[in-house]
Amino acid sequence: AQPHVVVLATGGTIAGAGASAANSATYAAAKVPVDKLLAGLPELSSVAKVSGEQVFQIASESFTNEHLLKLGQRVSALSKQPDVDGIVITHGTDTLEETAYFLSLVVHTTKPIVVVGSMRPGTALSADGALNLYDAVSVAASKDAAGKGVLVTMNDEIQSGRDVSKTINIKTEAFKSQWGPLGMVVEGKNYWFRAPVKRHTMNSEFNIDDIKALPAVDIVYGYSNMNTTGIEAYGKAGVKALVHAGTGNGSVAAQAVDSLKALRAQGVQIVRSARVPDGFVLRNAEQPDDKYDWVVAHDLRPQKARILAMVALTKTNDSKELQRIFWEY
Ligand SMILES: NC(=O)C[C@H](N)C(=O)O
Repeated sequence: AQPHVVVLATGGTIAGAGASAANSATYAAAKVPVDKLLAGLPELSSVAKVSGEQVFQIASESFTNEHLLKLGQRVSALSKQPDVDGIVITHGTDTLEETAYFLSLVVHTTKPIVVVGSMRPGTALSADGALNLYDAVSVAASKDAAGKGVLVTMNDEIQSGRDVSKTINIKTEAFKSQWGPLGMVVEGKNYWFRAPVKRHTMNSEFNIDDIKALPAVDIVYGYSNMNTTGIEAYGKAGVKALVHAGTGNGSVAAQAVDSLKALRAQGVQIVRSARVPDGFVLRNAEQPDDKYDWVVAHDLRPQKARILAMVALTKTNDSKELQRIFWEY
């Protein structure tokens, strides 16, 4: 029998529509329902038995923690169904990397989960969504994609959901990881080159089935002449952790150091990340993290560090434990 793949649709440009075929950048996201998306791709029937579910119909910049939880619960429930072999999530590209990482941390399954989007709406010339979705379904239907964590298929590449980020907003070659893709998918066949070593899915200590809510974690951005109004406002608002998107190696302006130390003294966890696109933050380089009791984000970009901090805080508020989690996931 053919593998059964469920496509969970959440909106984004892959479900977008423009006024004319020339509108590659000017269009409305989250317009086309999942049934229509799937009906427009009859080629899928040779890859898998595909069923669609409309979970949300939103642009991904409007994803909230509630959306993450609801989507995670649905993915988890489907992954336990013996008649489901793989799951695809269609998603806007703006926060796709956050959702993919979240799912990789909290869904306990070895079944393939593939998150996919597009840079152009389906109505545009050279629309990229159809092939991206075809690739996603074929990866989700394949046995060799099992146990590799949550994957992202864009532009013929198979990326690790943990590592990948949107790196450009005007090209179809938008998703990159500094550590490289895991493989490529060409005409329905996967070609693998490496495998993730960080903990995910089956090997994660976190489980969506135990998570009822996510704590408030926000991000402040580092820049020259930085003021501390944002840090203080988040502190007053009762944030549980604050991610600092620092300059360079995660460096922190002198005035921001004082504000962040004050927040830590009130019990807020401080996660030191970097605003530069690549590289990673070393503990006690640039700032004395041991002395201040701060956590470093390793190679996670600020938006991914926020996801891991939220998930980790559902289990522990111990900064040493948080740091262990940031090294391992
Ligand atoms: N290319 C896209 O999907 C962008 C859109 N704003 C979204 O994330 O929903």
